[in-house]
Amino acid sequence: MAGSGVFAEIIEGEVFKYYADGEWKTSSSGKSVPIINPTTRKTQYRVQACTQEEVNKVMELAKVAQKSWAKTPLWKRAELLHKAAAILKEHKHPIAECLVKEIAKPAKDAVSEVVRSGDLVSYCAEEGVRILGEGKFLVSDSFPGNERTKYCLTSKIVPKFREANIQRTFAAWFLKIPLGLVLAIPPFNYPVNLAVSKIAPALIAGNSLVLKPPTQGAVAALHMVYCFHLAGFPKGLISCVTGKGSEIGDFLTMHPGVNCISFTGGDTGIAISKKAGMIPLQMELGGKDACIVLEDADVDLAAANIVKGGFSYRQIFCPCFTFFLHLVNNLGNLPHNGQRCTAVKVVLVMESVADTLVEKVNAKVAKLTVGPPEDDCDITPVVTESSANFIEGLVKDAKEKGATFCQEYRREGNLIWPLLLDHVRPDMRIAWEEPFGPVLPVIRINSVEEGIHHCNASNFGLQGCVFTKDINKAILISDAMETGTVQINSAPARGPDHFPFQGIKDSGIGSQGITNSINMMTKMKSTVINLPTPTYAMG
Ligand SMILES: NC(=O)C1=CN([C@@H]2O[C@H](COP(=O)(O)OP(=O)(O)OC[C@H]3O[C@@H](n4cnc5c(N)ncnc54)[C@H](OP(=O)(O)O)[C@@H]3O)[C@@H](O)[C@H]2O)C=CC1
Ligand SMILES: O=C(O)[C@H](O)COP(=O)(O)O
Repeated sequence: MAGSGVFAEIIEGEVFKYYADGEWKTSSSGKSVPIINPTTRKTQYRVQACTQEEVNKVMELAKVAQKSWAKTPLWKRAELLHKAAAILKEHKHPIAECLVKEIAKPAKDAVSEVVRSGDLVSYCAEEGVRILGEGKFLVSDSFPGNERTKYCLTSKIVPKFREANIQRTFAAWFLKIPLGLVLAIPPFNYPVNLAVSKIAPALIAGNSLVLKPPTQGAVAALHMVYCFHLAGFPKGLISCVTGKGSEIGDFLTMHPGVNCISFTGGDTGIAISKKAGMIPLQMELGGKDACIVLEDADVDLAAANIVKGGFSYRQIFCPCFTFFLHLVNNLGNLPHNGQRCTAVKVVLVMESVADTLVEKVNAKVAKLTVGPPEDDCDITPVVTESSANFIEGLVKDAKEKGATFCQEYRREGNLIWPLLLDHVRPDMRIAWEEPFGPVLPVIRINSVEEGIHHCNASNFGLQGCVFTKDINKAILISDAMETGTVQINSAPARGPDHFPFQGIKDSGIGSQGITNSINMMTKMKSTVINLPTPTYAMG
């Protein structure tokens, strides 16, 4: 049960505490925020509604803690991250239980999210040690008009040497410097994984970190933070403040103490980017990932990936094929219901193969299980009633405008049965808006150009995919699609977590992925050695 056993310290009465100065605290606001179980639609948990004063205090402490952390050897930072990763994995079940209750993530996928997060933290520790320990050496005479009178050393951070004397020898060249305080705001659909994907790179690079978890998912995130607490990170270095984004969000994102914002979510990110000051922003926002299916595609493969990418994939393939897909994509888990920014959100299929594709997709949709996350169903309730209402609005609009319903539209509470809409036209909202739910539109196209045009006319540009046996065509289409990533013959996906992950247009700023996040959370600083006379080796 959440907040019990080793986690007992993080709850008082019925309300989960927030984390500041290495301690678990009750807010002086006296207020709490309810977390509604999407399945029962009843209050499952409560978290503190932190005040602005509490945020100020957390920022102040984070500033102090960061100064000493920046002086902590890289190997030691990595060691603590490895420890946190191990603790996180050890407690995967209680954390997964929170994910089931808060966001209705199917039980197995919830466990996978926690394990994947532990792996991400460990990989980040390894990668940090590798990339932050290396540097570059420039000489001045490679640029016109200069003699060799200057050496420029640019490296990333403390070299990976345990011996104190070696650290001191290199002390002058700690040049890829931390930014300071990183504010991390993840979304509800991966409250643990998309939190650690910000926490781990921030910490390995020498920053302090303040986490504002999504309200739905906050309790899972607090449990995850407790694992970092158990690992023994210095007080104040990591904090977790809870409360509704609509209430404390602006205060956090516009706080003068923040040196970098790493945000994943919807259009809120666009608003934040307009309000934030002159600080680096990492924004991973919405997507309308298109799946283009050409005439020569392996239609079975395309159909399998459309169902996997748009809804879910479990229980619909033979185990070997499912395992194979797992290996190919190296994905630990795929959440349900199309509640992924990387879900297939529109299928653009050549008319000549459309009937076959739709038939195959429908056959697989019919096999999806629908029900509570505790039963590990493929399709579980969407996160909130307002999300379900929004999805229903898109469905009604498509109905009024004449889309073909491949299944009957069915909804009970927040549970929406998977629905494929065929013959969708560009005047329908579903052609452009992301439902973030188990409803998938199919647009029939007569040329590749038409598909590319639809993809590029979107305000989003996260990922896309193309199914064809012709690799040359695939590459041309990939180049023409205005998205951060294109998958050839597979559904869109963020993972594996060390791959670069980025959106263009309204889908984001900057790039995620372990290496990119570490680099993004540091800043270059050069030290130039000025020599009294030009010097050339062997000259
Ligand atoms: N590109 C990507 O990697 C991903 C993108 N997404 C996108 O996220 C959306 C769904 O996730 P969802 O959680 O609903 O997204 P939201 O944008 O609603 O919320 C994301 C986070 O922002 C917080 N927040 C809300 N208001 C503010 C504010 N004014 N200032 C600062 N923070 C605020 C939320 O807190 P609270 O919960 O308290 O409101 C939550 O932690 C979809 O559009 C989806 O495409 C999702 C996952 C990955
Ligand atoms: O939150 C999301 O939707 C993700 O960033 C997508 O991750 P995935 O493709 O690994 O599920």
